[in-house]
Amino acid sequence: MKIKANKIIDSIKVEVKAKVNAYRIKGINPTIQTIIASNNTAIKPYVLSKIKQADNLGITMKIIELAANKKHEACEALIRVSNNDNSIHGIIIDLPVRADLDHNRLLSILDQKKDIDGLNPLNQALIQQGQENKAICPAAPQACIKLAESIDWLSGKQVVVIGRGPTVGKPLATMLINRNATVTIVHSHSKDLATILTPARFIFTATGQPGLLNANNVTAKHVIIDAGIAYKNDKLVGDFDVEAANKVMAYSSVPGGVGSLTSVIIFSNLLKCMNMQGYF
Ligand SMILES: NC(=O)C1=CN([C@@H]2O[C@H](COP(=O)(O)OP(=O)(O)OC[C@H]3O[C@@H](n4cnc5c(N)ncnc54)[C@H](OP(=O)(O)O)[C@@H]3O)[C@@H](O)[C@H]2O)C=CC1
Ligand SMILES: Nc1nc(=O)c2c([nH]1)NC[C@@H]1CN(c3ccc(C(=O)N[C@@H](CCC(=O)O)C(=O)O)cc3)C=[N+]21
Repeated sequence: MKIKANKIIDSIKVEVKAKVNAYRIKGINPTIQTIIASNNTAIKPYVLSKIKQADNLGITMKIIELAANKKHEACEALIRVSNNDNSIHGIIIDLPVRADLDHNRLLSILDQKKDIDGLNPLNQALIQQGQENKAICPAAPQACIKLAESIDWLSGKQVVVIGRGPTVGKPLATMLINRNATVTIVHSHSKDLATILTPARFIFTATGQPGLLNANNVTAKHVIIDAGIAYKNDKLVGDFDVEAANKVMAYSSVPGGVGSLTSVIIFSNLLKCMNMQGYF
């Protein structure tokens, strides 16, 4: 069974649209600054999707790209300008950034109150402490959790997270612990994936390795939440080989799953950030 993201997306959009309209009536124009300093192909569908959704929701999306010849300091300067610009309410740095830039340093100088993807160390620490209500939580892990919870509750369940990257795997694992799941984290050094996966109810995967999950390592008891993004023969694909779709209990598709939900959750995060900045 393919997990449906549409209803969840639509209900978030209705809520966001109403709040954005209320701000616009007051003369406040909710605005996001996207900073691109990357040459990774996974950025493209995200940028396109955010532009389309922002337009649909009445949110202004500004995009600035760090020129190829500019160095780390220039990227920091872009962030500081947006931090200090009162007409910008949310900032997102699309990851991964270029290999010569220090992404941890860039995320750490983001104004926490404008950190709409919740990747600043202060937001991460609040999540680590189990204080998600005080934090902005990263959009993609939130999307993964919403899709999983549309199938079954997480508390007490064995779950495996494949990938320990900064945007999905690592924050997601912590957010799953906060929901009382029993979490196993798998990465590129892990051995015997099939054996690790056997006892799991949910498998969350975020590696960008197409086919990593396939007919040889999934079972009829598994619910698969696929956040992976890659291109195979010019087609957008996740980590799960959909040829094995009939072997599992449920799976989220790529496209049409985690990504599509992520690109609306970022806007509900924007509204939470605006509240923190004193906009009501
Ligand atoms: N759908 C969405 O909304 C979003 C999708 N993404 C996508 O999710 C993926 C993960 O992004 P991000 O969190 O930034 O992580 P990274 O892309 O930085 O890291 C990938 C992770 O996958 C692990 N990995 C790679 N190969 C294997 C393997 N064969 N077996 C097990 N683990 C493996 C790596 O292990 P190690 O640490 O050992 O190197 C690493 O932890 C990417 O494809 C990205 O494009 C990201 C954000 C949102
Ligand atoms: N700080 C940061 N946060 C992220 O969440 C983040 C990031 N950086 N860098 C890039 C990856 C990738 N990512 C996607 C989000 C939505 C879609 C998406 O909307 N996909 C649609 C449409 C895809 C299409 O058909 O083009 C779908 O899956 O249905 C894709 C990819 C977020 N990422």
